[in-house]
Amino acid sequence: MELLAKDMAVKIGKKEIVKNASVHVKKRQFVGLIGPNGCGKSTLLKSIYKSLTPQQGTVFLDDLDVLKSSEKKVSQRLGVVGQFNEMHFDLTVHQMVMLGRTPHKGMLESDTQKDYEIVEEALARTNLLHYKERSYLSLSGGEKQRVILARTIAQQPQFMILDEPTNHLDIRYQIEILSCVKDLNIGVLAALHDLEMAAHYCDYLYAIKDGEIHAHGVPEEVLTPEIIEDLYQIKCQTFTNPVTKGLSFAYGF
Ligand SMILES: Nc1ncnc2c1ncn2[C@@H]1O[C@H](COP(=O)(O)OP(=O)(O)OP(=O)(O)O)[C@@H](O)[C@H]1O
Repeated sequence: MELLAKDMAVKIGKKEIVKNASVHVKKRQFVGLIGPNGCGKSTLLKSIYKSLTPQQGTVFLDDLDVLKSSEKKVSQRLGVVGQFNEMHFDLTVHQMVMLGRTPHKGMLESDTQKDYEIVEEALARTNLLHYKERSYLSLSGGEKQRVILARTIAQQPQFMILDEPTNHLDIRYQIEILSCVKDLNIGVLAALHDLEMAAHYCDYLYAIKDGEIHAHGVPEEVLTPEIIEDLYQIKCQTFTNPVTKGLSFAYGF
């Protein structure tokens, strides 16, 4: 499934937060959004997944006009892992992940054996089988993050949007979560802060600065010292990571 968000513009109050940004995620691509705090990554993502109404722009998931389609129709195809996962009422981890099945059910339709199997698999993929009966509210930030990902996997979307999915996660879980998302082998658009992770997992990157697409291309084209210095106002050198053999970065002021 392809995502094409075209000419997106979002204004909050008098401030233009996203300015004429277009993003294309081809079939099964893992595409990253990078850029400094406050540059507009979350706002762009929210305008794509309908949590915010853009002033301008269109979003298509293949031939589905996302901004004009019902919540249910969109969530049958699109899964979202947002940045803040707070809830005011408590559920077990199993109940939380089962909520991922909701878009595929009619009103009052009960959970089937198939739903249970899908939830079990989502819990296994995110290493949460031992947490099934735990209360969601009692979990750490990183554990909650994994439950939200499991819920989104149980939704069986054909496309996933993630806003800083590795927030709160230690290095091992950052790798596990991004590998898990990559293994789903579906189209992904993710805002990422860690440039080394972005270089490793993304097929293509969009760099955002002041609400605009500042650069885009494969990681080697975007993650150059010049572009990184320009985006983050720091000094940067790139090198080959001796452990991963991938692109790595040294920063300074
Ligand atoms: N509801 C709002 N009212 C006013 N300003 C807002 C609102 N939502 C976002 N902004 C502003 O829009 C700008 C972009 O915010 P956004 O959350 O999209 O950035 P981001 O790139 O995702 O940042 P981060 O990396 O810190 O998560 C920020 O200056 C933020 O303060």
